[in-house]
Amino acid sequence: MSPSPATASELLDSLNDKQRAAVESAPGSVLVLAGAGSGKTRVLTHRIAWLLNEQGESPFSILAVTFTNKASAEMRHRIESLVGGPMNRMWIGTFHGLAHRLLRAHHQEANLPEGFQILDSDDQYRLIRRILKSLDLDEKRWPPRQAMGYINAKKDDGLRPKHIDAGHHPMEQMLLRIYTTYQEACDRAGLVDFAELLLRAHELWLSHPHILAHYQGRFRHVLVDEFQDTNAIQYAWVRLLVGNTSNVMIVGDDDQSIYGWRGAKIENLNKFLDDFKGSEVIRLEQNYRSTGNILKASNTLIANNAERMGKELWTDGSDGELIAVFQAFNELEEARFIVSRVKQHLEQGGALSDCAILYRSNAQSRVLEEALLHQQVAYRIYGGLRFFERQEIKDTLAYMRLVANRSDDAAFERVVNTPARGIGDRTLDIIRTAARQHGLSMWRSCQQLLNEKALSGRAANAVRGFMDLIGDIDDEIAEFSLKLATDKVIQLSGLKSMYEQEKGEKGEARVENLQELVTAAGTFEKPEEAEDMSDLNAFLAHAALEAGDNQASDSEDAVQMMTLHSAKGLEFPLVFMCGVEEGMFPSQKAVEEGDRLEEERRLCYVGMTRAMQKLFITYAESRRIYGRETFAKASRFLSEIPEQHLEHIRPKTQVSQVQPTNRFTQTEKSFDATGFKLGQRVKHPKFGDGVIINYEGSGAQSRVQVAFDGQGIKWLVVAYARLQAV
Ligand SMILES: Nc1ncnc2c1ncn2[C@@H]1O[C@H](COP(=O)(O)OP(=O)(O)OP(=O)(O)O)[C@@H](O)[C@H]1O
Ligand SMILES: [Mg+2]
Repeated sequence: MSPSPATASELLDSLNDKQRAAVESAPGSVLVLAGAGSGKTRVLTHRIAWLLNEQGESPFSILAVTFTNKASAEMRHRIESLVGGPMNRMWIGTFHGLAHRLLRAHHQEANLPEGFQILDSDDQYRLIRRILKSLDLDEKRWPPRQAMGYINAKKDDGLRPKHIDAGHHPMEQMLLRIYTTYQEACDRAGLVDFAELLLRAHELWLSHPHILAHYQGRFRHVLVDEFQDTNAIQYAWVRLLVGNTSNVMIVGDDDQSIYGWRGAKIENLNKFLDDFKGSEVIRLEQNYRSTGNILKASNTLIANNAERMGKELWTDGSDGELIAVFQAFNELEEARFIVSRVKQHLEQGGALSDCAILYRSNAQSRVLEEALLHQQVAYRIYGGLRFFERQEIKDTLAYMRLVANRSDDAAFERVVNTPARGIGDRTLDIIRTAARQHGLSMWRSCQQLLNEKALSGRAANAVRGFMDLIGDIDDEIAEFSLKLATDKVIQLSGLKSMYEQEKGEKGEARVENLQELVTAAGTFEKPEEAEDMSDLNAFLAHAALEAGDNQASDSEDAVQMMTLHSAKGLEFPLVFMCGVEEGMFPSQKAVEEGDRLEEERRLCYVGMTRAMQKLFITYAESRRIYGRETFAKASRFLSEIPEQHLEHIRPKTQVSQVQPTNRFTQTEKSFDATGFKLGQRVKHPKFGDGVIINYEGSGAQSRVQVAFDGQGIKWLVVAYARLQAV
C-alpha cells in the first residue's frame, strides 16, 4: 500500500482520454460500454479513488458491486493503494454479499431470525429432495433439479408463489406447490438460499421505505461492474437504491453476457438507458490486454453474432505470436500437451501462475489434474470442488450450524445420522411428518415426540443421544476460540474417527481437510462489517459465501484452472482453452437449442480475450468424459477465426501410444515387453496388492494403471514402480 494518496494527475495520467472522461464525469448516470480488456474495471476503481481523493467523498457514501468475491477483494486492494489507507467502511461486494449484509442489519424487518443461515446450492438441493418426499412425489417424475431451477428462476424474476398463476397447467401447478412448501420450510428454519438473499433484500426496501430512504441518502455513488450479467431482481435492486437522487456508474459489455442460462438479461443495458434518461454513454475502444493476433481473432469471432450493440477494439501493441491450435487424439494427449507447454514456460523463466487452463465444463478438469499431478506441477482450481464444498467440511459445518441455530433443518438432516447412530429413515420420516404437521423445526419436533413418547424405545434413545451431543458440544465450545471450537466439533461429533476409518487416499485426504478446517478457523479474521456477529456465525457465513476464495494459499505459485465462466474479468499471460470441439464447445445443448449458440460464442470470446501474450486452443478427436467415449471434430468457433492468426501444431509421435480405442492391437506387444498384462495381479512395495486395469506408452515410458486393494487407483511408471507379479 502506498503511504500517501495518489494525486489527481497520478490517478488520471495512467488513463486514456475516454477513460479519464469516465472517471471525471459529472454527477448523474453513466454507462461505460466497452469490449474486453479496454479498462472498464480500471475505470471503476479509479473513479472510486478519484471520488475519495479529489471530490472529498466519504468511503461511507460509496457502494460498489463486483461479480465475484475475488474481484471485490482485488478492487478494495487497488483502491486502498490508490487512496493510501484502509477502506473498511466502503461497501464493496457481490450482489449476494451486499444483500446478506443488509439483511443482517435489518433481520427483524426482513422477518428473519438473528442468526439466519445461508443455504448453499447443495443444501438447497437436499432440502428440495426432502420436500418432494414429504409431498409423496416421485423424484423420477419430479426431478429435484428441475424444481430447484424453477424456484430459483422465479425468485430471480422477483416472484413469490402468490404472484404466480399456474393456470390450468398441471406441471406448473405442481412446481408451484413444491415452491410454496419449500419456502415454508425455509421460513420455519430461518434459512435463506442465494436467490432469496436478493429477493428479500429487495422486498425489505419496498416494504420499509424509511430503510430504503436511509440507504438512498447514504450511498450517493453506486457503481456496478459486469452489468451485462445482472438478472431482473439485481437490476430492480440497483434501480431502487439509486432512486432519483444518487449517482450511478455501470460498466459492461454485451458481448460478454454469459449467464443468460441463469436468468441474466443483456436487455438490462438498454433498460438502464430507458430508466435513466439522459445517461452519458462512454465507449472505450483501445484494448490494453492482448496482442494484435488475439484481439483481431476475437473481434472476428464475435462479429458472427447478430445481436450486438456493436463495437470494435484496437490495440497499439504488436501482433505478437500466432494463436497455437493443437489437435490431439484424445483428452490424455491434450492434457499432456498442455502440461508440456506449461513446463516449457517454466523452464524459460516464467511463473506457473502466468498460465490459465480454461474449460467448458468442470468435469474436464479431472484428466488435466491427473496430468499436472503426474508431472508434479502445482495447480489451483477456481470454482471446482472447493474446499468448503467437500463432504467432510460440510459435515463439520453442519454440526457448527446446528450448534448456532437448532432450527437449521438442512444441517439437522445432514448430520443427524452421520456418523451412523441408529437413526433410520423410518424415524426420520416420523420426525419430518410431525415437523410439517405442527409447523415446527425438526429439532423442536424431536423434542415434542420425545415428550409425547411417540418414538420407539431404541429410536428415542438414539435421537436423545444426538440432541444431548449437540447440547454438549454447545456447552463445551462456549468459552473456546473459533479454532479450538472447530477442533472440538470435529472430535466430539465423531466425524474425525469416522473418516479415520475410511481407508485409502480418500479417507486420508478427508482427515487432512478436517485439519485444514481447523487451520482455516484459526486464521479466520472477522471482517469489520461482521463486527456484530458472533465469531462462529461470521465464520459460517464466510464459508457459505466465499467458498471459492479460500483454496490453496495464494502465495504458492500454481497453474490456474477454471471454467470459462469463472474466468470472466480475469487476465493471464498464457491461456489454454481446451476441449474446443463440436458438442463440447459449443455444447450439444446449445447446438440443439439454436438461440443459445450466440451465448456460447460470447463465452468463447470471453475465453480468448483472457489471454495477454499467448493463446493455445486445443481439441481432441476422441474423448472419454461423463463415463463414455465420444468422437468429435473441431469446434465451428475455430473455423470462424481467420487462418492468418493461427498456427497448427500436430505431434509427431506415433498414434499407438495414446489412442485408447486401438490400444490392444497396436501396443499389445510393447506392453507385453514390460512383462505385465491387463487384469494381472501385482504387488507394489508401498501400496500392496492390486490389479492392472489400464496401460499406455511403450518401453521406458510405459505406464500402468493399477487398482490397489483399499489404496485407490494409481498410474505408475513401470520402470520405477518395482511392481512384482503375484
Ligand atoms: N490506460 C491504460 N494504460 C495502461 N494499461 C491499461 C489502461 N487501461 C487498462 N489497462 C490495463 O489493461 C488490462 C485490462 O483492463 P481491465 O481489466 O480494466 O479491462 P476490462 O474492460 O474490465 O476487461 P474485461 O471486459 O475482461 O473485464 C489491465 O491489465 C489494465 O491494467
Ligand atoms: Mg473487467
